[in-house]
Amino acid sequence: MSLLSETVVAVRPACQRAVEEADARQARLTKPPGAMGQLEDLGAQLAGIARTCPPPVPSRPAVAVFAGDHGVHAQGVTPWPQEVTAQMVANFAAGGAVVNALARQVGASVTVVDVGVAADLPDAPNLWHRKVARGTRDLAEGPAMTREQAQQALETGIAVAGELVDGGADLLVTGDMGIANTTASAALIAALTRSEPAEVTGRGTGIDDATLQRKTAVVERALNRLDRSEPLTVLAEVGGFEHAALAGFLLGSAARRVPVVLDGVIAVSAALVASALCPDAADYWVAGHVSVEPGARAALDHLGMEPLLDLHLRLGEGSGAVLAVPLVQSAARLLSEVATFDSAGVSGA
Ligand SMILES: O=C(O)c1ccc[n+]([C@@H]2O[C@H](COP(=O)([O-])O)[C@@H](O)[C@H]2O)c1
Ligand SMILES: Cc1cc2nc[nH]c2cc1C
Repeated sequence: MSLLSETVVAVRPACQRAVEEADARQARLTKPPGAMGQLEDLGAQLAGIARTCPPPVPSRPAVAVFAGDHGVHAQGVTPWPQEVTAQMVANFAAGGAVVNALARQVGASVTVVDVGVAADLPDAPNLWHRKVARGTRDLAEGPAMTREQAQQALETGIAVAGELVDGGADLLVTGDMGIANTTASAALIAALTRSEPAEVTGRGTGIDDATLQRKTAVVERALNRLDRSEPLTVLAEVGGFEHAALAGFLLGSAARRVPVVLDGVIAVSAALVASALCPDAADYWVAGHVSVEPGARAALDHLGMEPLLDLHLRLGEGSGAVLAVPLVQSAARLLSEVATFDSAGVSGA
């Protein structure tokens, strides 16, 4: 059996009994019922993932930034030159990017994984060389990846999740880097949520009206030739190496029963692929934030997920997800540390 199939069959739904125990405990904590809003649902989700209530407070968050290049760059869908992908990978490895600063703030490690950057990359301790190919082919012209390449990248993401968990991580965080990857994300989202390309294609790193029109037309063209019957085909046809690796990362986290915080539009487009491959895996995912890229909201709605933050971010790298890490930790901490009405001698309503 392939690593992908093994991983999919290893995923178990979260424990409903622990979720119910958490809900019952939330009602006894010294606060009006429901007063901690979305953090109460998150606490219950973490209990379900840990299969016990109260759940442990995650203390070793680990970000994986998956990087790849995109043949669709040739269509003029982004103002940035392709070499920025490799240059930013070097910046992540040196600790100088936004995600590095935010990760230091919350005590998270940052690992950069080259799954498909066009250029050769130097060696660095936190840069993992897992290149499947030097960028995808142009999704406007034909399949971006072969099915074999898509599966290899998926399995790379599964393996990375496993290695980080084996290294002690107890909360995984998604990150991405890839100039032009919001075009592939829009195509995945349009295909998998059956939305109109114009509704889910956005301005990415910041494009003018003419470029947005061209980008939307590229997504429309790709969708017109797409066979949507199989998620792996959709991924290979219009996805990127980082999307495939992220989808694998999300499946791998679920198989290892470790919660994972999703970042922006690239992560949620990968989550659509992963949930189509394995619906139960979604029990392990937390939406860290909602990106301003319009496809992000469409994907989250399709997944039935409510984001923790809405800070109008559109960076990627894992930035919005890292910012949500303290909220995830807080949700678990409330269940273990807040006194009950009984224990504190506080009267009920
Ligand atoms: O995370 C997001 O929602 C997000 C929104 C817009 C842009 N990005 C980042 O910007 C790059 C892709 O933007 P673009 O315009 O080149 O498609 C890529 O490196 C992403 O990490 C990320
Ligand atoms: C500078 C820069 C940093 C990024 N981080 C994630 N995507 C990015 C795109 C650009 C262009």
